[in-house]
Amino acid sequence: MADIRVKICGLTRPQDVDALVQAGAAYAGFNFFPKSPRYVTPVQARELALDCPPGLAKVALVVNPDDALLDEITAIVPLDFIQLHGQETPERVAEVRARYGLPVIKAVGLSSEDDLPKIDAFMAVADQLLIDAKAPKGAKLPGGNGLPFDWRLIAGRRWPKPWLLAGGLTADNVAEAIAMTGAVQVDLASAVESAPGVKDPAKIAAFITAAQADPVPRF
Ligand SMILES: O=C(O)c1ccccc1N[C@@H]1O[C@H](COP(=O)(O)O)[C@@H](O)[C@H]1O
Repeated sequence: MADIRVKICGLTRPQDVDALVQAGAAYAGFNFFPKSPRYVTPVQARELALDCPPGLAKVALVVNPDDALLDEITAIVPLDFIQLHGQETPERVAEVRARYGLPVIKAVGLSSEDDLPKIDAFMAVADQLLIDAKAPKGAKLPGGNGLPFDWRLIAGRRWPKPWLLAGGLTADNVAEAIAMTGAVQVDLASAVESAPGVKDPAKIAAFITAAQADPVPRF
């Protein structure tokens, strides 16, 4: 079994936590972006986070949050990471890390080579990066759209900090995505749902099995 760490994002119900634990996920993501079908309030997230056992890291996904929102979340939700998934600057990433004393995962959206310098800019200040597909113009959500990017953009690249691969990952494509990019951590939201915002335990288990399957040797 390959040592691939899986983050499942957008949990909304207690049974979602159970499904992650059963399947062996490494991170559980709670989505605080109000326009998302996966949105939870801080009170809901607190209940879910309290159910997470040690070894399942709890991540707050926020989009361009102000301090008031982060104060509200961090006051009641026990967290291991803050995931910034908007247009935050490197300075804002550093500020959030310092103010809340939590490691920050910064999402960077890619659609072409022109986006690659952003990775280095954030690598200097974030604890981890989440390399995702850039949301198409006019998309309602800045992430969670189930769209992959061209993995060849990052094939063969190595960075000095941990990072997660995201964007349109499914049980059918995750092995190829890992083989092409060298990712050891993967993140997804939409492909493990039976409807937007409703996680499916069978899909979660199938995804994690596929992500952690030993790679087929290429001759
Ligand atoms: O999932 C959402 O609703 C969402 C909303 C706003 C910002 C980010 C969001 N999701 C993040 O995007 C990745 C990739 O999603 P998908 O697998 O392509 O659907 C997801 O894991 C979240 O980290």
